[in-house]
Amino acid sequence: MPATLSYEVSGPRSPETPVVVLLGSLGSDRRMWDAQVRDLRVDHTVVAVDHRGHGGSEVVPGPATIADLAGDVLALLDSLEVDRFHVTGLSLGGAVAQWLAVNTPERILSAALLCTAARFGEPSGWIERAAAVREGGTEAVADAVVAWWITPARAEAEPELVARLREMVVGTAAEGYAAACDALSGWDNRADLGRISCPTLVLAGDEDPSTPPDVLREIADGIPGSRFVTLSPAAHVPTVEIPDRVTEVLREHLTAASAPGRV
Ligand SMILES: O=C(O)CCC(=O)CC(=O)O
Repeated sequence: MPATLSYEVSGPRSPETPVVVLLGSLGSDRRMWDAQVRDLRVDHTVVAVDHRGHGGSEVVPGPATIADLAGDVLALLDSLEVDRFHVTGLSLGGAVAQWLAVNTPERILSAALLCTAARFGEPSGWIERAAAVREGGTEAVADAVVAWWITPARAEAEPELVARLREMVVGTAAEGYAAACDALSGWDNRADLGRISCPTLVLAGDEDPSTPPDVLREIADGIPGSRFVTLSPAAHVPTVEIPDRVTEVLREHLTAASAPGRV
């Protein structure tokens, strides 16, 4: 049973307007895409989504899988009568985007995979983090998580940005966060990367401690014809750290993916 997701649709809605779906990271909500929405909504229908248990979306108790999260997104898009779409996902959202590109290729116009992984390290780390959050809430991990999201230099220069991001993590329901950790613990897409056939952008942050550039390089090497870009200076969430540069690269990707004869 899909969860009911909180989302925002921006920009024109017409049969000719391409739809871009934005899926965020563990412990975030759709505000992490605010800068990209502001730009892309000029000529795209932008659907920014909160994963289950995140932002304003329904919390579903118990472990989830990436397939569950992808099923939520597909149910939402069905309800909005969106058939084909460009998907952009960061980290957890990038795993969901990979799942969609592998399993529903007929619906995916292109994929942008930001600061994500085909496998997020050893499952035990995620299982431990899920337990810590079920016990102590998202407050227990908030400082560590935000320290991975933006570079130390930026965090020092902009404490109010750190505070805003921390508020996003703490605002995530403990069970929602833990269930998403469970989903990450079971995620291993390495064998299926070669099944992704849509135009794909793979984007890394040069100072990302969670999913460093070599992790993204593995994804790009596995997806035929994908484009690999490393942005600098950027940690795990460049959509807020260097928003204009991310938007520029996304725009280039969407334009190339929509070129005549491409889709
Ligand atoms: O919090 C971390 O260790 C990074 C989390 C991660 O890689 C998954 C995500 O940000 O969605």
